[in-house]
Amino acid sequence: MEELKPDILHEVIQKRFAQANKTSFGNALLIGGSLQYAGAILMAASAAVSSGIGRLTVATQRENLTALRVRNPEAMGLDWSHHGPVLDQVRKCNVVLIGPGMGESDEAAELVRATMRAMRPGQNLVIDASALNLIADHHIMVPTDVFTIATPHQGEWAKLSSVMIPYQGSMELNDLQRQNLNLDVLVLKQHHTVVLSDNRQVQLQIGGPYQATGGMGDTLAGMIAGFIGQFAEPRRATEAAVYAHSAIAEELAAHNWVVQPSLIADYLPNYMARINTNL
Ligand SMILES: NC(=O)C1=CN([C@@H]2O[C@H](COP(=O)(O)OP(=O)(O)OC[C@H]3O[C@@H](n4cnc5c(N)ncnc54)[C@H](O)[C@@H]3O)[C@@H](O)[C@H]2O)[C@@H](O)CC1
Ligand SMILES: Nc1ncnc2c1ncn2[C@@H]1O[C@H](COP(=O)(O)OP(=O)(O)O)[C@@H](O)[C@H]1O
Ligand SMILES: [Mg+2]
Repeated sequence: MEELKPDILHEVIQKRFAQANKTSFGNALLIGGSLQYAGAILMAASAAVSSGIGRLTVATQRENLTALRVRNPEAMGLDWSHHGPVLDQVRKCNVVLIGPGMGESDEAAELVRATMRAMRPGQNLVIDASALNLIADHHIMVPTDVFTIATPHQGEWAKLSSVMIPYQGSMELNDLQRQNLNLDVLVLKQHHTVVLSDNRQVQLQIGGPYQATGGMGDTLAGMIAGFIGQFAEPRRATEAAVYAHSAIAEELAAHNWVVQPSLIADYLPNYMARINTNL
């Protein structure tokens, strides 16, 4: 399979134009974070802010909003139990990330279903973690007219696609199920993650076990949303986020036994400035 190379960063991360304002760099909505898994959506939010998204709103369980404001005052917050304002925001933004730490309650399933229904052509949808399991368990249809990116680990992909882990080495099988599930891009996370889309299959050759820690995927999901929100072409933006996430982890691993996912978000603006500059 073709290797995902660092060229992708130079292609995607483009210098900002001088007259730009926050509306020039996307409007993202992240949905997730039950009481038990609040950290997942907070890590995704940090990653999206650090990536440079123009505007960010987080819809989460009410109790998590104070923590969100402390960790990322840049983000706006919504109580996810009020579907009206959340779905209004779904319609306004150009990228939605749903799933990190969402949990698998019936209320969470209902919000996934309502979000899918509210989305319109031209918008982008990143589906991660609990939302993938909810789609599988509740037979929720992924919209066909929205650009969708799914980011399962191997366990989540086995459940969603019925391609069991020993068979996931077959890209033919994975890609067939990607298409059957209406996914435009599949980011199948593992050691040497693969990214599958129409007529293109690439594999990451960097990264390592210093990334095997809770929250690493939540951070990647926030970066993907942040990159898609602000850079052209969602497929290339996804690939660039996948590359940058592990490249930063590899740099940090030179001096850290384990790479804390939050540290990747903190390091991201510095890393991006070394790819391109806004000066
Ligand atoms: N600080 C937080 O709030 C965190 C919240 N998280 C969230 O917690 C929710 C549940 O995550 P859990 O980690 O409990 O369970 P998961 O739903 O991620 O599933 C874990 C199970 O999947 C199987 N599996 C197979 N291949 C795997 C692979 N390559 N990587 C991981 N698991 C594999 C294993 O049997 C494992 O028991 C998710 O919504 C997730 O986003 C986690 O991201 C960890 C950190
Ligand atoms: N041994 C490893 N080598 C390279 N990358 C890894 C390794 N272990 C985990 N990762 C990466 O860490 C992330 C884990 O994602 P995920 O399982 O969704 O974590 P979480 O849900 O806890 O945030 C993925 O990007 C995966 O590729
Ligand atoms: Mg995950």
